[in-house]
Amino acid sequence: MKNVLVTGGNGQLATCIKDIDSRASEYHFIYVDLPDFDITDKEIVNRLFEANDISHCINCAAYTAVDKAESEKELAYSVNVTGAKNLAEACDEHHAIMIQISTDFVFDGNQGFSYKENDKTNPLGVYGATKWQGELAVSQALERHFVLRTSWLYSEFGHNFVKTMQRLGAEREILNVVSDQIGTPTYAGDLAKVILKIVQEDINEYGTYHYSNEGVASWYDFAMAIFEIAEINCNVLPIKTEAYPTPAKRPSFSVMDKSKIKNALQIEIPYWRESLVRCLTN
Ligand SMILES: NC(=O)C1=CN([C@@H]2O[C@H](COP(=O)(O)OP(=O)(O)OC[C@H]3O[C@@H](n4cnc5c(N)ncnc54)[C@H](O)[C@@H]3O)[C@@H](O)[C@H]2O)C=CC1
Repeated sequence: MKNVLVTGGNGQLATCIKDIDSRASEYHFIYVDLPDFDITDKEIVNRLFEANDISHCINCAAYTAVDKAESEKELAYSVNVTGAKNLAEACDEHHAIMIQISTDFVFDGNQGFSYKENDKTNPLGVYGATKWQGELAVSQALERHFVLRTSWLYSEFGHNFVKTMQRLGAEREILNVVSDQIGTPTYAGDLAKVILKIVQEDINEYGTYHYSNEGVASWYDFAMAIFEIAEINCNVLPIKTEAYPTPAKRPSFSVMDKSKIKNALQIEIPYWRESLVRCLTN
């Protein structure tokens, strides 16, 4: 039996993995999270690796509050960089493979066409910058690693845009939603399946990969689709980013090219709207 460590075990993505981990019954999944297991504490990390024979570490733990990160730079750095580095070093020492989850926010959004894995990064905010430094820390500490960059994650679990829209849509008659930030929503359940596939099939083409659902949308398109599919009667009005100022700047176009992961894993990726229907009608 191989042990798979999942950090950030109570978060959205980890919960999606938990929801389907019985499909990989030859593995034993160990879920850890704050307050008992803090990835920034190197001693705690090392102790867990010494006590368990870990074959894979899926790092779903992260400081994910994009706007708050602007005023909590040190905390964001310690979780997204130091924490990721601690796990990568422990993986290296104990011959484990690490799957680090990262974000489209490593890009500035100015390219104007979909981003490939080797395209120039230039994060606009603290969150994106720390996630990028986290990627570097992992790749420098250990060879056998995957960095999976994803975008606009949502699911039945945790906090996400779909849940926020469902709540606000039920409370309000009109909702203003930004229409000039373009990306791709990603159902965390789809990403969880891909992560399990990497573990189960012992994929050894290490490196950085992009994974989101297929297609392109603005937050406005995404909100419209949520209301239509969930049959929520709320008028959505498109607004520009400058009408909704936030502490962190976000990329205006962060669609990612997924050819590399499709070829490496021989997978087809569902179109974002199909996955949204699956999530909302589950
Ligand atoms: N949510 C989104 O829209 C996107 C998320 N991502 C990335 O996907 C990954 C998973 O995100 P979600 O599951 O949505 O996040 P989440 O915020 O639901 O879960 C993060 C988890 O990390 C844990 N955590 C925070 N600090 C910790 C620490 N010091 N030690 C141990 N655990 C700690 C939290 O308790 C929480 O359970 C993250 O790496 C995130 O950066 C990437 C793109 C978009």
